[in-house]
Amino acid sequence: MLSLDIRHRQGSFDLSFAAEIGPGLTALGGPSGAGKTTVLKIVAGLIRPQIGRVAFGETVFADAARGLWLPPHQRRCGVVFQEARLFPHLTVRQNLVYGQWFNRRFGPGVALPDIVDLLGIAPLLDRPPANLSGGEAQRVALGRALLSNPRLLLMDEPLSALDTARKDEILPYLERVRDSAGVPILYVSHAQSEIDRLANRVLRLEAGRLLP
Ligand SMILES: Nc1ncnc2c1ncn2[C@@H]1O[C@H](COP(=O)(O)OP(=O)(O)OP(=O)(O)O)[C@@H](O)[C@H]1O
Repeated sequence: MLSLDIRHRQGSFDLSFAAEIGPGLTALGGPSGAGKTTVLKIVAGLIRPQIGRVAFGETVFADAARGLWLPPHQRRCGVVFQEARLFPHLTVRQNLVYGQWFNRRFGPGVALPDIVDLLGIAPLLDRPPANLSGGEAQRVALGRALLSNPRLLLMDEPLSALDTARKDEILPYLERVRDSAGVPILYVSHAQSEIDRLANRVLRLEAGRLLP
Protein backbone atom coordinates (compact mmCIF):
# COMPACT_ATOMS: atom_id res chain seq x y z
CA MET A 1 0.00 0.00 0.00
CA LEU A 2 1.31 3.43 -1.02
CA SER A 3 0.40 6.23 1.34
CA LEU A 4 0.85 9.91 0.68
CA ASP A 5 0.05 12.90 2.81
CA ILE A 6 1.91 15.84 1.37
CA ARG A 7 1.85 19.54 0.57
CA HIS A 8 4.03 21.09 -2.07
CA ARG A 9 4.18 24.55 -3.64
CA GLN A 10 5.79 25.27 -7.00
CA GLY A 11 5.47 28.82 -8.28
CA SER A 12 1.87 29.85 -7.67
CA PHE A 13 0.66 26.22 -7.70
CA ASP A 14 -0.15 24.67 -4.35
CA LEU A 15 -0.68 20.89 -4.10
CA SER A 16 -2.30 19.22 -1.12
CA PHE A 17 -2.73 15.48 -1.52
CA ALA A 18 -3.54 12.65 0.89
CA ALA A 19 -4.44 9.15 -0.30
CA GLU A 20 -3.81 5.46 0.22
CA ILE A 21 -3.21 3.57 -3.00
CA GLY A 22 -3.61 -0.21 -2.88
CA PRO A 23 -3.71 -3.13 -5.33
CA GLY A 24 -5.04 -2.82 -8.86
CA LEU A 25 -5.00 0.22 -11.11
CA THR A 26 -5.71 3.59 -9.55
CA ALA A 27 -6.32 6.32 -12.10
CA LEU A 28 -5.38 9.87 -11.25
CA GLY A 29 -7.55 12.07 -13.43
CA GLY A 30 -8.31 15.76 -13.72
CA PRO A 31 -7.79 18.69 -16.06
CA SER A 32 -4.48 19.98 -17.38
CA GLY A 33 -2.49 21.70 -14.66
CA ALA A 34 -4.37 19.96 -11.81
CA GLY A 35 -1.15 18.49 -10.42
CA LYS A 36 -1.32 14.87 -11.62
CA THR A 37 2.25 14.66 -12.91
CA THR A 38 3.51 16.46 -9.81
CA VAL A 39 1.99 13.72 -7.61
CA LEU A 40 3.58 11.03 -9.76
CA LYS A 41 6.96 12.76 -9.63
CA ILE A 42 6.74 13.02 -5.84
CA VAL A 43 6.11 9.27 -5.61
CA ALA A 44 8.94 8.46 -8.04
CA GLY A 45 11.34 10.72 -6.12
CA LEU A 46 11.80 13.29 -8.90
CA ILE A 47 10.32 16.03 -6.69
CA ARG A 48 10.92 16.31 -2.96
CA PRO A 49 7.72 17.37 -1.15
CA GLN A 50 8.12 20.37 1.14
CA ILE A 51 5.71 19.05 3.77
CA GLY A 52 4.49 15.56 4.63
CA ARG A 53 5.26 11.93 4.12
CA VAL A 54 5.28 9.31 1.36
CA ALA A 55 5.68 5.61 2.20
CA PHE A 56 5.18 2.24 0.62
CA GLY A 57 4.30 -0.19 3.39
CA GLU A 58 7.13 0.00 5.90
CA THR A 59 9.47 1.75 3.46
CA VAL A 60 9.56 5.52 3.91
CA PHE A 61 10.16 7.27 0.58
CA ALA A 62 10.10 10.79 2.04
CA ASP A 63 9.35 12.33 5.40
CA ALA A 64 9.91 16.08 5.44
CA ALA A 65 9.54 16.48 9.22
CA ARG A 66 12.20 13.82 9.90
CA GLY A 67 14.45 14.84 6.99
CA LEU A 68 14.15 11.36 5.42
CA TRP A 69 14.59 10.92 1.70
CA LEU A 70 14.97 7.73 -0.30
CA PRO A 71 16.54 8.43 -3.72
CA PRO A 72 14.56 7.38 -6.82
CA HIS A 73 16.72 4.36 -7.70
CA GLN A 74 16.09 2.82 -4.26
CA ARG A 75 12.31 3.17 -4.43
CA ARG A 76 11.72 0.38 -6.97
CA CYS A 77 9.10 2.31 -8.90
CA GLY A 78 8.74 1.23 -12.53
CA VAL A 79 7.93 4.33 -14.56
CA VAL A 80 6.34 4.54 -18.02
CA PHE A 81 6.12 7.98 -19.60
CA GLN A 82 4.23 9.41 -22.55
CA GLU A 83 7.13 8.52 -24.86
CA ALA A 84 8.76 5.10 -24.56
CA ARG A 85 12.27 6.50 -23.90
CA LEU A 86 13.97 3.26 -24.99
CA PHE A 87 17.75 3.21 -25.36
CA PRO A 88 18.23 3.72 -29.11
CA HIS A 89 21.60 1.94 -29.33
CA LEU A 90 20.24 -1.27 -27.74
CA THR A 91 17.91 -3.88 -29.24
CA VAL A 92 14.50 -4.49 -27.73
CA ARG A 93 15.87 -7.53 -25.90
CA GLN A 94 18.76 -5.50 -24.47
CA ASN A 95 16.35 -2.77 -23.36
CA LEU A 96 14.28 -5.37 -21.53
CA VAL A 97 17.28 -7.04 -19.90
CA TYR A 98 18.55 -3.66 -18.76
CA GLY A 99 15.43 -3.30 -16.64
CA GLN A 100 16.02 -6.75 -15.17
CA TRP A 101 19.64 -6.03 -14.35
CA PHE A 102 18.81 -2.81 -12.55
CA ASN A 103 17.01 -4.31 -9.55
CA ARG A 104 18.35 -7.85 -9.55
CA ARG A 105 19.55 -7.51 -5.93
CA PHE A 106 15.91 -7.43 -4.78
CA GLY A 107 15.31 -11.02 -5.92
CA PRO A 108 14.64 -12.82 -9.19
CA GLY A 109 11.38 -11.01 -9.97
CA VAL A 110 9.47 -11.89 -13.08
CA ALA A 111 11.19 -13.83 -15.90
CA LEU A 112 11.90 -12.35 -19.33
CA PRO A 113 9.92 -15.04 -21.27
CA ASP A 114 6.86 -14.40 -19.10
CA ILE A 115 6.93 -10.67 -19.84
CA VAL A 116 7.60 -11.25 -23.54
CA ASP A 117 4.56 -13.53 -23.60
CA LEU A 118 2.38 -11.19 -21.52
CA LEU A 119 3.05 -8.26 -23.82
CA GLY A 120 3.22 -10.14 -27.13
CA ILE A 121 6.64 -8.76 -28.02
CA ALA A 122 8.50 -11.93 -29.10
CA PRO A 123 8.68 -10.82 -32.77
CA LEU A 124 10.29 -7.53 -31.73
CA LEU A 125 13.16 -8.82 -29.61
CA ASP A 126 16.02 -8.37 -32.07
CA ARG A 127 14.84 -5.10 -33.55
CA PRO A 128 16.22 -1.64 -32.76
CA PRO A 129 13.71 0.71 -31.10
CA ALA A 130 13.95 3.17 -34.01
CA ASN A 131 11.73 1.08 -36.27
CA LEU A 132 9.01 0.15 -33.77
CA SER A 133 5.54 1.70 -33.94
CA GLY A 134 4.54 3.91 -31.02
CA GLY A 135 2.33 1.15 -29.59
CA GLU A 136 5.06 -1.47 -29.89
CA ALA A 137 7.58 0.83 -28.26
CA GLN A 138 5.21 1.47 -25.33
CA ARG A 139 4.74 -2.27 -24.82
CA VAL A 140 8.53 -2.64 -24.65
CA ALA A 141 8.78 0.28 -22.21
CA LEU A 142 6.14 -1.40 -20.06
CA GLY A 143 8.07 -4.68 -20.23
CA ARG A 144 11.29 -2.95 -19.21
CA ALA A 145 9.53 -1.35 -16.24
CA LEU A 146 8.00 -4.67 -15.15
CA LEU A 147 11.34 -6.47 -15.44
CA SER A 148 12.94 -3.99 -13.04
CA ASN A 149 11.11 -5.91 -10.29
CA PRO A 150 9.06 -2.88 -9.18
CA ARG A 151 6.91 -2.74 -6.09
CA LEU A 152 4.84 -0.07 -7.79
CA LEU A 153 4.19 0.95 -11.42
CA LEU A 154 3.79 4.61 -12.27
CA MET A 155 2.38 5.55 -15.67
CA ASP A 156 2.12 9.13 -16.89
CA GLU A 157 -0.23 9.44 -19.87
CA PRO A 158 1.30 6.32 -21.49
CA LEU A 159 -1.17 6.35 -24.40
CA SER A 160 -1.50 10.05 -25.11
CA ALA A 161 1.11 10.11 -27.89
CA LEU A 162 -0.63 7.28 -29.77
CA ASP A 163 -3.37 7.48 -32.40
CA THR A 164 -6.70 5.71 -31.77
CA ALA A 165 -5.71 2.52 -33.59
CA ARG A 166 -2.48 2.19 -31.57
CA LYS A 167 -4.33 2.92 -28.34
CA ASP A 168 -6.83 0.16 -29.07
CA GLU A 169 -3.95 -2.18 -29.80
CA ILE A 170 -2.20 -1.59 -26.45
CA LEU A 171 -5.24 -1.38 -24.10
CA PRO A 172 -5.71 -5.17 -23.83
CA TYR A 173 -2.06 -5.50 -22.78
CA LEU A 174 -2.52 -2.86 -20.09
CA GLU A 175 -5.51 -4.84 -18.81
CA ARG A 176 -3.39 -7.99 -18.70
CA VAL A 177 -0.68 -6.19 -16.75
CA ARG A 178 -3.26 -4.75 -14.35
CA ASP A 179 -4.76 -8.19 -13.74
CA SER A 180 -1.60 -10.27 -13.54
CA ALA A 181 1.45 -8.20 -12.61
CA GLY A 182 0.56 -8.10 -8.91
CA VAL A 183 1.85 -4.57 -8.32
CA PRO A 184 -0.25 -1.48 -7.65
CA ILE A 185 -0.42 0.87 -10.63
CA LEU A 186 -0.83 4.64 -10.41
CA TYR A 187 -2.04 5.75 -13.82
CA VAL A 188 -2.16 9.44 -14.74
CA SER A 189 -4.53 10.31 -17.55
CA HIS A 190 -6.97 12.99 -18.57
CA ALA A 191 -8.70 10.62 -21.04
CA GLN A 192 -11.99 9.54 -19.50
CA SER A 193 -12.41 6.59 -21.88
CA GLU A 194 -9.07 5.13 -20.76
CA ILE A 195 -9.96 5.65 -17.11
CA ASP A 196 -13.38 4.02 -17.58
CA ARG A 197 -11.81 1.00 -19.21
CA LEU A 198 -8.78 0.47 -17.00
CA ALA A 199 -9.33 1.84 -13.52
CA ASN A 200 -10.28 -0.15 -10.44
CA ARG A 201 -10.40 3.14 -8.57
CA VAL A 202 -10.41 6.79 -9.66
CA LEU A 203 -8.94 9.78 -7.86
CA ARG A 204 -9.69 13.21 -9.31
CA LEU A 205 -7.50 16.23 -8.85
CA GLU A 206 -8.52 19.79 -9.52
CA ALA A 207 -6.28 22.79 -8.90
CA GLY A 208 -4.04 20.80 -6.57
CA ARG A 209 -6.87 19.33 -4.46
CA LEU A 210 -8.49 15.89 -4.51
CA LEU A 211 -12.20 15.99 -5.25
CA PRO A 212 -14.35 14.10 -2.72
N1 LIG B 1 8.94 23.36 -12.01
C1 LIG B 1 7.81 24.06 -11.85
N2 LIG B 1 7.82 25.29 -11.34
C2 LIG B 1 6.67 26.00 -11.16
N3 LIG B 1 5.46 25.51 -11.47
C3 LIG B 1 5.38 24.29 -12.00
C4 LIG B 1 6.54 23.48 -12.22
N4 LIG B 1 6.15 22.30 -12.74
C5 LIG B 1 4.82 22.37 -12.85
N5 LIG B 1 4.34 23.55 -12.41
C6 LIG B 1 2.94 23.96 -12.33
O1 LIG B 1 2.29 23.08 -11.42
C7 LIG B 1 0.96 22.83 -11.86
C8 LIG B 1 0.69 21.34 -11.95
O2 LIG B 1 1.44 20.77 -13.02
P1 LIG B 1 1.34 19.24 -13.41
O3 LIG B 1 2.27 19.01 -14.54
O4 LIG B 1 1.49 18.42 -12.20
O5 LIG B 1 -0.19 19.13 -13.90
P2 LIG B 1 -0.93 17.96 -14.67
O6 LIG B 1 -2.24 17.77 -13.98
O7 LIG B 1 -0.05 16.78 -14.78
O8 LIG B 1 -1.16 18.61 -16.10
P3 LIG B 1 -1.15 17.96 -17.58
O9 LIG B 1 -2.40 17.09 -17.68
O10 LIG B 1 -1.24 19.16 -18.48
O11 LIG B 1 0.12 17.20 -17.73
C9 LIG B 1 0.78 23.58 -13.16
O12 LIG B 1 0.12 24.79 -12.87
C10 LIG B 1 2.18 23.83 -13.64
O13 LIG B 1 2.24 24.99 -14.39
